[in-house]
Amino acid sequence: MSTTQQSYIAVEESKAAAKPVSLARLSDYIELIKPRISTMALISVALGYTLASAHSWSLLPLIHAMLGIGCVAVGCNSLNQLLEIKSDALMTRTANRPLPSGRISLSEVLIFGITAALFGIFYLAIMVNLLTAFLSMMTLVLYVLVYTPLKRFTSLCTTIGAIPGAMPPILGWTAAGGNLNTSSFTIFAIMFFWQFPHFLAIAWLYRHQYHQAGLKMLPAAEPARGTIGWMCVIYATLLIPVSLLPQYVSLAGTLYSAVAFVLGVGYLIFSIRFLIDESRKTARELIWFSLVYLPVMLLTLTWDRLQLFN
Ligand code: HEM
Ligand SMILES: CC(C)=CCC/C(C)=C/CC/C(C)=C/COP(=O)(O)OP(=O)(O)O
Repeated sequence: MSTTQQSYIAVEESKAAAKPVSLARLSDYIELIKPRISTMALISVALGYTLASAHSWSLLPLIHAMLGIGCVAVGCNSLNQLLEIKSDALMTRTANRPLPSGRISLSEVLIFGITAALFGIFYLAIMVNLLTAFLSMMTLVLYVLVYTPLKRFTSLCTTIGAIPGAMPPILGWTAAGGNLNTSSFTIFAIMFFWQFPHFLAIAWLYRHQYHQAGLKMLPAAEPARGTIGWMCVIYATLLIPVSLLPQYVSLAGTLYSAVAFVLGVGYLIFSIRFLIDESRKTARELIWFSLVYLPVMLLTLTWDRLQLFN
């Protein structure tokens, strides 16, 4: 373990030691479920639900959907961390997670993750609908059983990972009774393309840690300068026309298209900056913009959809 890793872990351990036991345990469980990604996923679920039910929106079915999908997401993230104990222990970014640092046991996480996932799937089947339960199960399978193990073998894992990653708004959509049609496919496609610059910039930023942990998130351990930048530029460019599709399938109007276009150009500019000046600063800025893009795009899409109905 490097000196940086050791000092990082020492700081985190002293922070943890300062907390009462029950609070420390709660915060370990919160860390286990990747709270920020899960929150963004649940926001996407709620917006997908609202998009499909603009004319007949009601709160209780949404709460059932969020509860069931939330439990599956908790299962996904816990089981993902369970499968990655060894590689997480080798990366500064993840070494202090509750499993590699030994604060929660393997068997505890196994039982917690499987229970949460199964409960979520059955809850969705009973309280929401079978399609949402089935798609949530497929999301879990792709994320935990396909993407996670593939990270050790090929950088194609990220293309596979982008499938479960694009599912949250679709799960919300089907939970509201929406069919798998061109509208839901359009939202899936936007989420799918959005992820490439997001995770490529992250994978580039942490490339040495990933390499040290034996994870193949990039096509090469040290890609030739500009390779990842070019990939970001290509996907950000493709995202622009894809993000304009909702108006063509009558899912949204011109307000959405205008905002999506501006966001798309912004994402492309941040990608070009990363291509021209490949640095930690420009990578971080691209990641930051990706996290602005997603909620703003989905909120505007939903808002515009609601306007079409009123
Ligand atoms: C293949 C797909 C994806 C990969 C490989 C990926 C990977 C990551 C990683 C490694 C981080 C941590 C960055 C850091 O520590 O600096 C991160 C951050 C984040 N990701 Fe993604 N992500 C993907 C898809 C998604 C999706 C679909 C969402 C939303 C639904 C999302 C939302 C977020 C958020 C909100 C953060 C910032 C919060 C945090 O650092 O925990 N990501 N992503
Ligand atoms: C049912 C449901 C809504 C599930 C959640 C779907 C979802 C938002 C998946 C995220 C996609 C993804 C590949 C994240 C990175 O994981 P990683 O393992 O590469 O990240 P890490 O290195 O931080 O562990």
